Amino acid sequence: MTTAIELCDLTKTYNTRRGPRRGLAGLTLTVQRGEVFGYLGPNGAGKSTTIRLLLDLIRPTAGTARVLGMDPRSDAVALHRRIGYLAGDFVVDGRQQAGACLDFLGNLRGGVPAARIAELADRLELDLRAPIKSLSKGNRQKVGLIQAFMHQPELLILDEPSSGLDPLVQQTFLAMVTEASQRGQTVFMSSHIMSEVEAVADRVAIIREGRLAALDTVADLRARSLLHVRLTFAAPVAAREFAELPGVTDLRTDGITLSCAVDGSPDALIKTAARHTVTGLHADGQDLESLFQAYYTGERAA
Ligand SMILES: Nc1ncnc2c1ncn2[C@@H]1O[C@H](COP(=O)(O)OP(=O)(O)OP(=O)(O)O)[C@@H](O)[C@H]1O
Repeated sequence: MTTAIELCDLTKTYNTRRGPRRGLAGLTLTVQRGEVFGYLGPNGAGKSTTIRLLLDLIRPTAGTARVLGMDPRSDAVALHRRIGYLAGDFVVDGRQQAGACLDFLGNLRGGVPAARIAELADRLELDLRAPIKSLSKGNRQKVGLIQAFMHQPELLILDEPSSGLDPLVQQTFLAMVTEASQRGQTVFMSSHIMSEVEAVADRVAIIREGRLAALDTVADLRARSLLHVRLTFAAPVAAREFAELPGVTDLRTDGITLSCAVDGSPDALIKTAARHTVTGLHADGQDLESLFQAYYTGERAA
């Protein structure tokens, strides 16, 4: 069995006093075992709804979900033992010390060695003796991360895991994700932060308005991202010579300088530029951020 998560036409409509509200509108996707899967989308896109459906915290209106080959509803107890879950709004009893809380949660999962909790706390720089209510938001998030990772579950489902973490702790968290993946664990994580997903994920799904807007490997998304090019020439060039080239948009010329964005192959642009004497070339092709934003706003179709 190589599939960790399988969603087929998954739909959730919330019934509210003001009428039905779209949660998810027919989502189909598959996450493979051992994969780090980034789940991105703007506020209200349906990320948390998806995650709650995977854990049977809410029930679908239509469609199906399979998690580790099981039904989240009828196999909930068996399934939850195999999952580490960090909720987007992770809350625990504030009166407990962080360490006591983690011991308790570890016992619920059949026992986690104290040394394992201590090692994770040390790595994330969390004081296990501190009462939870005295912890800052970021430090409380560390408690949430430890309880999700500590029993080395087959599947980690993390809802905005780096929310509130400072950049150094965020790096530690990303290293933990990579190590989990190397051990064969599957990681499904929602995020708003492109750079962190880009750093660790094998594949990325972008959802918008409850539907899949894009699904691809990070490498392929990068290949499809816009290339921003700035060329300088020995003598002024005419914009019209470049304006109709395939994939070229956002063209600007200013005497001997030309700048544009290229969608797809830059071949035609390079060959046209080569008719002149090129004195400078700057190309920035790592602009995944603007690609994601185009998906977020719906400017770019899946
Ligand atoms: N309990 C609920 N009752 C009614 N509508 C809900 C409920 N929970 C979520 N929704 C609606 O479902 C849609 C998807 O919400 P969801 O929380 O899944 O989005 P999200 O992608 O996790 O957003 P965010 O990035 O803001 O956390 C939103 O329009 C939201 O208002």
